[in-house]
Amino acid sequence: MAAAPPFVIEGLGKSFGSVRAVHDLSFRVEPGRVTGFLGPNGSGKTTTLRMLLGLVRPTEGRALVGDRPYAEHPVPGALVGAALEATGFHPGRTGLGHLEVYAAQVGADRARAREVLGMVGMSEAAGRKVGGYSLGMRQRLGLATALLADPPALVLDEPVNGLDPEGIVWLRQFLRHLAEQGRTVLVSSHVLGEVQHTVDDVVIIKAGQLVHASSLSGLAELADQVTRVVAPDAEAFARLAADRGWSTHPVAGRGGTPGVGADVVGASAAEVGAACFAVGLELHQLATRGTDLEDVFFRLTGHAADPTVGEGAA
Ligand SMILES: Nc1ncnc2c1ncn2[C@@H]1O[C@H](COP(=O)(O)OP(=O)(O)OP(=O)(O)O)[C@@H](O)[C@H]1O
Repeated sequence: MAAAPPFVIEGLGKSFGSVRAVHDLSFRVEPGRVTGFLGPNGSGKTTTLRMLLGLVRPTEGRALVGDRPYAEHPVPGALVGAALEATGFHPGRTGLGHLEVYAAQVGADRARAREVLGMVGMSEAAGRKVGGYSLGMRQRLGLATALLADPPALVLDEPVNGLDPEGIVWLRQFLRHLAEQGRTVLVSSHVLGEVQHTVDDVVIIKAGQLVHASSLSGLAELADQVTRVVAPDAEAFARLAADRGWSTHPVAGRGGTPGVGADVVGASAAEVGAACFAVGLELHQLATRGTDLEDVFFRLTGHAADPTVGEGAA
């Protein structure tokens, strides 16, 4: 494998007529790490990735793979493996047939096509037509295609889309392994919760502009502590929370859970427990939920939280 290049985005911008999809965007993606490229739908992620891969010409700034734009590398396809959308497959080809066609384009052989199919756990579907694949299977095939040339850098647009929970865990471990091998791994998503356990670094954009770039732990520093409480006397707890100036979010009780739950933002379990004890308030649950990264993401991007994401309780 060749040395892994960083991705360097410098003052990048793209307008489509009057639509400014990306503007004055700068960030770096380092080798040996998985970087999440995050932003709500329509925030400019795909446009940025397409500029990085030389598929869209920037109207401002530049996107570099190492020291130069993608297209100026001698064999760019061998340097950066890309999976942009899981729809561009010929439905009549088999998974293996598809990979063999692309293997030829990046100088890989047929044995490598079988090998990458095995790497993404798809050996058994090798002879089936892609038209009959599920979205998750097409995602895996896209990843296998990106890996054909054993590239030191990878760009994956929304790779979690369509994966089942088992597939998400598998992808997490697979991307971690690729980064541990020293590769540069850039993964886009519109939901932080989808990639929160996968990424080392985050780059967050909104309306085509950077709103945050740091390690995941740097993002966690912006998050408030959250403590979950279930109190049978919800009114008394609400009075206490108001007295203490706590900000709370109601949480619907799970089947069989007595009382009414609330997430207290910005107070530790010890503080909440002591305050309840002091006023003789009975609690049925008191737990540290940790920091709520999804909440930080929504604060940064200004988008309403999706209640189905990152929330175990219904
Ligand atoms: N070819 C194009 N012509 C006109 N407008 C475009 C084109 N491509 C993208 N846009 C616009 O640019 C903006 C950014 O789109 P982009 O697809 O890059 O966002 P995204 O963050 O990838 O969104 P999603 O998460 O929904 O895929 C949107 O307003 C989109 O409508």
